[in-house]
Amino acid sequence: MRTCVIFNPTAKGDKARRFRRNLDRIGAECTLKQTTHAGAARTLAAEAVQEGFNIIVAAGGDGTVNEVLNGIGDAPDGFKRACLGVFPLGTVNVFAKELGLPTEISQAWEIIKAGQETTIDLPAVKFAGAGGASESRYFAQLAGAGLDARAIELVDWQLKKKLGPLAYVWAGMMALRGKPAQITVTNGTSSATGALVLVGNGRFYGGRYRVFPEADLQDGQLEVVVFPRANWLTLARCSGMFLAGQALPASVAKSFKAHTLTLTSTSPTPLEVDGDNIGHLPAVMSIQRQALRVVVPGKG
Ligand SMILES: Nc1ncnc2c1ncn2[C@@H]1O[C@H](COP(=O)(O)OP(=O)(O)OP(=O)(O)O)[C@@H](O)[C@H]1O
Repeated sequence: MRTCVIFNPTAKGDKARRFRRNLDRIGAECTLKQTTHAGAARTLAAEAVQEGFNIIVAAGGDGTVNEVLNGIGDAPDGFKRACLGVFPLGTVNVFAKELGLPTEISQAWEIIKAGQETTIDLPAVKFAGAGGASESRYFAQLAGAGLDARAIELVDWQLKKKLGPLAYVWAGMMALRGKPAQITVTNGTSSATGALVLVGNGRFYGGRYRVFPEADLQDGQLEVVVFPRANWLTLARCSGMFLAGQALPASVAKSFKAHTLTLTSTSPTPLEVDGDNIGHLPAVMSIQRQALRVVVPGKG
């Protein structure tokens, strides 16, 4: 196996600092490429596939995972030729939690070296990018439109360094002060309208919140949760239920599954994937069943 680790030196977690101390050791056992700017991980990952590496590891947070995933997809037959690995060094690391990966550096490295892999579903979204041109993006774990994407726009990077995940709670409170979006979502048979739409490939969102308790990374389906009203009281009530892994009552949110999903809005509405804003609605999401190879912990 030829492994290339793509490292985001600006990832905010403490783990990124510790990872830096281990760079020499890890660099001696694989090829290490460091990002120099936002978006660089995508180019480096595409190059690594072309250079013949067959495990491409995202060392960073969920934003870096998303860039590396899209870089693999940019290379011809990238998803057949290369397997995605994750070194969780970010603030929240939702995708790593979903895969059951440890955050401890040497344990994570042992898993990558063992190279045990599985295939999971691969979601993608077509949306209105900068300047309104149509763009598409793969995502690993989740997507959101409306309130959560607005909160991500409002996250203060200095505060995120100091407070970690709590910075998102603060940003969420700020986002709730704005005029709610009216997003309509349909999978062709079920539809719903709300101020906040969350879409999951896996179960977790924002950490260990099980927003999609029925999600299965290998079932070829996206999970959709639509909140008609997203106010502070509703979200506080829901967070307890998410932590307990309970399904939300229909009075609070409408949930359904989808192979393809269309999202439209009556006003300019931001869209995020894997925790980073990418553009605006309208958007169309789809999913390819078990099309993504990922490194996972071995059984037992
Ligand atoms: N060298 C770099 N300089 C500036 N920005 C970078 C660099 N490398 C990556 N980035 C950007 O940093 C952003 C955040 O990275 P990432 O998600 O990996 O870490 P994080 O924000 O600490 O983690 P989390 O997503 O878990 O909160 C990504 O959107 C990426 O584009």
